[in-house]
Amino acid sequence: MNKTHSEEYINNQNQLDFTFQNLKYSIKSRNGTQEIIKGVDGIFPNSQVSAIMGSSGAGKTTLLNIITKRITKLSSNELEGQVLVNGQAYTSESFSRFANYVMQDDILTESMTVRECLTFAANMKVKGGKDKRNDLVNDIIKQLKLEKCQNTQIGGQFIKGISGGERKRTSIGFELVCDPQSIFLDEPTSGLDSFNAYILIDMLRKFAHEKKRTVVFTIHQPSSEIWNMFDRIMLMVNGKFIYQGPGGNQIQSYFSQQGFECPIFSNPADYYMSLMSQDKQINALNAPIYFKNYDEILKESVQNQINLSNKQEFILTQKFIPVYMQFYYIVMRTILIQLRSPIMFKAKLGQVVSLAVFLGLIYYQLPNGESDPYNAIDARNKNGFLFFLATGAFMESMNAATLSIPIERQVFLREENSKLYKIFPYFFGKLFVDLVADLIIPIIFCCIVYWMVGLRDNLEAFLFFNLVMIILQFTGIAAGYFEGCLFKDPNLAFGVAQLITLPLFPFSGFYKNSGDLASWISWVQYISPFNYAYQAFVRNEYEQTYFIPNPIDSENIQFSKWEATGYLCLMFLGYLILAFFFLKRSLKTLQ
Ligand SMILES: Nc1ncnc2c1ncn2[C@@H]1O[C@H](COP(=O)(O)OP(=O)(O)OP(=O)(O)O)[C@@H](O)[C@H]1O
Repeated sequence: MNKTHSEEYINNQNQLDFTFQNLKYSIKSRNGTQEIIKGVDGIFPNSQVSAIMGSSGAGKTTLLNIITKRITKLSSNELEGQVLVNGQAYTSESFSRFANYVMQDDILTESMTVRECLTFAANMKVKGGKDKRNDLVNDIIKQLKLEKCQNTQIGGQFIKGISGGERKRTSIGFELVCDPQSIFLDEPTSGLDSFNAYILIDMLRKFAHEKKRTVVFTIHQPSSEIWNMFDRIMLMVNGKFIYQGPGGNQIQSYFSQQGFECPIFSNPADYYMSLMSQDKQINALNAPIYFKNYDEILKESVQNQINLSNKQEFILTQKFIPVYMQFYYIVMRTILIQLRSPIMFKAKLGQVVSLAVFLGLIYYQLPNGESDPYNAIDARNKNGFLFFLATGAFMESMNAATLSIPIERQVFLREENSKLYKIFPYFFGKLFVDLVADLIIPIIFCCIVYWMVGLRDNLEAFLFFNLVMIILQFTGIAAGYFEGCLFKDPNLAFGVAQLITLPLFPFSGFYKNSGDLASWISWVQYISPFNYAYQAFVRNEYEQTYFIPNPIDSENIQFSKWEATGYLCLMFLGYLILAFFFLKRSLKTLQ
């Protein structure tokens, strides 16, 4: 086979027909079972644009969600029937390898530009060189008329970004850029003006016709120009079809034969929508007629089309890139997001430097006991400073990290649902950037504060102090991840983080001597990161000291400095394992 022939063979082999038979879906609640899809059959043929229309609440989105595997069988619902592609059953995992789904909500990373968003999607799903991916991105930008805003950030609550229509088109481009074999879209024209809606549907039509792709979408109020572009129309009322077949004259003659003549010069879409509207009483009376006619006239021909549909085996064209590449692209994107958030980075740096100078001035050159070894106040002041560090450093990094996961949650869920990447590279890619970004901050802090306060004048002690600060900040980040993965609402996650952490303060050994804790509660000190950090700091500072008694004894420090640091590392790992577990558990199917 020469190249052209083999390409043609692959194309023919990859023409996908989606069929569904006797599809029923209902939701169980305390008030009983609500039937939403009522035993429908249908086909979305390849190389065609299929438009699903119907009154509000008819079940259009639900039908799409079932076909795209966003709805699965649960204890709270009943799902029956058969959904096949080229005669074969598929899972949500395999669906993402031959089809993409553009949901109604445009969930995109706010601080990325349009081009960066599309490139990210292409990097994640398109195999081949950078040039090929660049070409695909350029092509999509051109087709979706996004040239003007390609370098503008998406924007959101805090950043002024692209318009609603551009956002919608970017969302569609995000799924189209990997050139899927089929694409499903829930109301792709919502938020677009009539010109841009026309351009978009025209592009989807060319995509279906020229590339032999299956295109399916729900749509509300198409103009007559758009209406004329549909190859196949499916009209839904109350979870059942009242029409399914070609557009143009055929749909018009079908309804006019039943006495529902579309007036000349009116938009057929508006007319048929008016026939389906649930607000009109007459429609409720007509509905049984629609259903009866559908069963008598169209049901059999739909069944025949299903029987004759393409049953050829197909190639899964979209491949997952290796996990290490997923990790790489997640890391690059997270770096980009962090660099675009000056408040997060520069403010943090400014805050750390000013806090270090402030503390340095408050605790300036604390005595080391050489001139007055029995001065308990001097030792107490130093311990107070060490305790402040143990708690402050942990809380500061935990608070920032707690917010970061819930803020990104929707984007993560959308991309995970599209199987753009796996949870493992997402979690560790993001963590890696947060850890590296936080590496420099404690070092700057230590360099200022250590010498200003006048802690032990010894290089090894200084380096160990830095090490504990870094591990402490890392543990704070891991704790923040844990709390952020536990709750989807950032405010709730933040509130609960304080609630869980503050009670651990008294168990650090500073506020109350650990030897004095009542036996029923003393175990809490072993789950307090402040306890381990404080013990490591105190050991490090008073290994060589003039103070009598040595604060290591008076503060009841049980562990060696390396043991305390080791336990802190274990806490870091423990928080991470919990965070990963809860993030995995929080995965849900977006509908
Ligand atoms: N999880 C759910 N729990 C309860 N009711 C649901 C659920 N999902 C869908 N429904 C109900 O099922 C019906 C169909 O919903 P669906 O979103 O599919 O309608 P639609 O035709 O897409 O409507 P619209 O055009 O307004 O988006 C609606 O009455 C909706 O309230």
